Amino acid sequence: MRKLEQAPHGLHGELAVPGDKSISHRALMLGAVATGTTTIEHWLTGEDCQHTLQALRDVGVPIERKGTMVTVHGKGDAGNFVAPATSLAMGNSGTTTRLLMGLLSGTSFTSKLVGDDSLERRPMQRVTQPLAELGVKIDLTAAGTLPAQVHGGPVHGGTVRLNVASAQVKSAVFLAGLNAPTPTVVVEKLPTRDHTEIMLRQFGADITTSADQRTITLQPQPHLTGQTVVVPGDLSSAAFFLVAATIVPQSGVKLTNVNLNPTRTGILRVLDQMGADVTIEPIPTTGELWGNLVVHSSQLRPIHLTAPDIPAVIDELPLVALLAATADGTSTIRGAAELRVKETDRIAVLKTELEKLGVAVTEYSDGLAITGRPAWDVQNSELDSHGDHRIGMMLAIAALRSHTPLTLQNEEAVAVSYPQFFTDLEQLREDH
Ligand SMILES: O=C(O)C1=C[C@@H](OP(=O)(O)O)[C@@H](O)[C@H](O)C1
Ligand SMILES: C=C(OP(=O)(O)O)C(=O)O
Repeated sequence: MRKLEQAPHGLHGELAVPGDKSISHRALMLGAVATGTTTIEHWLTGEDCQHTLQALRDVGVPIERKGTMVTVHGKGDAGNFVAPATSLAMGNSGTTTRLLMGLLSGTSFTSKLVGDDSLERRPMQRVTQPLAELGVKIDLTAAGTLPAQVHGGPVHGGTVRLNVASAQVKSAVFLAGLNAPTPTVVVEKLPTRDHTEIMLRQFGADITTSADQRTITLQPQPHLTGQTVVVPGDLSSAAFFLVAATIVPQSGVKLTNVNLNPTRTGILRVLDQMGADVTIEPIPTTGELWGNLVVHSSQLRPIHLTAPDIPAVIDELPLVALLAATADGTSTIRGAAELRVKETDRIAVLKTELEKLGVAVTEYSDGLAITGRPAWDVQNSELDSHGDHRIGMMLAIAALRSHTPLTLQNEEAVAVSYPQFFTDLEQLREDH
């Protein structure tokens, strides 16, 4: 259990958050199937990315790591991976699992994928079904969950229509399609994060996106060449401090070198619509967009989000709920049933934890209504991450503006995506 700190004088100072989780996973995987060496700078050392790194080592990919600097000696093709001696451990990471199902389909052996209790409850048919359309054979439990057996073998191209808005599923299809002799086309329900497409292009693939962003076409058998990937700061991690500085009076914080891919910046649009004070300083780059973000505290108005808004803010919805809990009125988040199949059922957990703060929450099958109040009326000071990194960090941010001391159970979950979260928070709390 951890005692959560308040911030009576606000948060202050400048911070470079750790590398982006989605990009860190993808750099390892593309590096593994490219020809030559890939160097990854500012790689995220969080537990989820460590699981991707270890799984690739387990199938024979030589990878060296010194802190946040990683070198991948590419095997040129998944067909050159070697059968692992044991099961591949996915830990808590949905991204590792689903993307590797695509990548490992190009091998010449069967891999067994296992996860922790949370991951072994999460749905996997959403990826095995589209992959089956390309000829990939994957066995799951009767419940459609891990453990999985991924049978490597021939893959063919084709057009796959996804009925869930998921970048993980889209990416799995393209990673499988790398080995197909004909084009692989994905038609998305709604546009989702496009880090895989951007990085495939950097490594030399011919992959194009239609004007409406929903149809993406990968030309067959690209020759991928090892690259230097400099990972930008993770906006999903920066978001904790954007929200903290917004809701804790007297704050002023600058977050540097953050990824600003428009498929990820829903939280910036939410903050803007709620009346937050965030200034974006773009940094000239090619490929992924980068920038600095400067934020000062403000009083907020409510927001209403519906299905098309969700993919670009999916991992920040716990933070949107917290913003709503301080806003002047009732906010609604709908079309977000995906939240129920993340590390926890984030809809149920947000209701439980926000009600402890005395905030009125209505639960829907696909979202929440939250009525904010300027000062909370704490009913139960013992908060709990429920083993979910993003819930734990959101609650630590909530505590900064609480007038009642709060504690957090299962705080170690933050290491999944942000191992130094509490140290970075402490730096901004003390820096005044
Ligand atoms: O592709 C990715 O890197 C991710 C996609 C999202 O999941 P879904 O694809 O399941 O929406 C997101 O929630 C996850 O944290 C990372
Ligand atoms: C949902 C998340 O990740 P994953 O699906 O990779 O476990 C997350 O980081 O919030």
